[in-house]
Amino acid sequence: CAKGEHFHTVTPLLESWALSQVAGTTVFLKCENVQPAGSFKIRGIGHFCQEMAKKGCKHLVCSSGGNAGVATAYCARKLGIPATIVLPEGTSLKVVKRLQGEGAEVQLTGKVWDEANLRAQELAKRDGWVNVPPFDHPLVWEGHISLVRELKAALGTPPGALVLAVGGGGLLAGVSAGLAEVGWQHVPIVAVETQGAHCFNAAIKAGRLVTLPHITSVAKCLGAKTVASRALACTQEFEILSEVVNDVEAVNAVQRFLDDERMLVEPACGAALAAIYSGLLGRLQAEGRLQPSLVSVVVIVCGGNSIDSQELQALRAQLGQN
Ligand SMILES: COC[C@H](NCc1c(COP(=O)(O)O)cnc(C)c1O)C(=O)O
Repeated sequence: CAKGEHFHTVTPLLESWALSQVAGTTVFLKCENVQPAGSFKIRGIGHFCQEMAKKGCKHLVCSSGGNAGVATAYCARKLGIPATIVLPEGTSLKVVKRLQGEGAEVQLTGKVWDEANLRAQELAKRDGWVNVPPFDHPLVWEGHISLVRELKAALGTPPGALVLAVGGGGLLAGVSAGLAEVGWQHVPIVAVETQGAHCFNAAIKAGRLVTLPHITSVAKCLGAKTVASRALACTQEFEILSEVVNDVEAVNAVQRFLDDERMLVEPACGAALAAIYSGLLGRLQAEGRLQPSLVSVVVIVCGGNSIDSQELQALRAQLGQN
């Protein structure tokens, strides 16, 4: 793509009749699942990689639970720069094949993302190599701002609330920056994690960054053990409601979304959708933590590559949902 052009596409903002029925208000879906590279990551990672290429970077390396790695491999191919993706050992073969399909070298090491990240940082010491941070970098957050600019262009007036998933907090940091830029900083953000990958919620409860001992949620792509400090700082500047759903709610939301809207997304994305399907939004309204009547709700459908019909069935069986 031409220099200065971005790699992400402007995604649909779909009014969902089915989810609006469940929520009792108009629900808009920001469909980041149809982005090139399969998730919203392409926005922030694409911006970061383009900036690094402008500075003469020779080799991109990324340690990713999956989607930041796929985004990095995609950008590297478009930029004509070699890429090495370092993944935790349990990463799905489907993602490994996809990365190799994008032309990237894949290294599997460590049990979780944090360990793969140590290896990526080692490799990035080589001359001209740059480590692509999956969620904790200002350039990544800057790239994610494009999502909110598109919401402003599509809606004009602010939504009643915005729902998104939190892994390392990069999406939250970028969306917050976007809300400030378009003058929507008062719009409440419902920031959802799954139990067992709830590093943001733990940090808020502790009043400081907390490192989870291990990731026990099936939503591996939310599996950073410590949230970006910028995400915690956002709670001082924006109205952020940190909520935790369990794996059953997240996977149940994936299934219901597939049936309602005919799109298949990862459990990480199911966490955000569970805010609607599990009745969490209604509970927040009943508790007075959200307005009882919201003009509309935007759910960021973040997408994700590590899912197919077989994986969904396996997850449902594992969680006793069949
Ligand atoms: C360990 O993994 C972090 C990151 N996934 C993060 C992620 C998120 C959360 O975004 P974040 O809060 O990390 O910016 C939501 N939805 C999906 C589909 C994701 O893949 C990655 O791919 O490296």
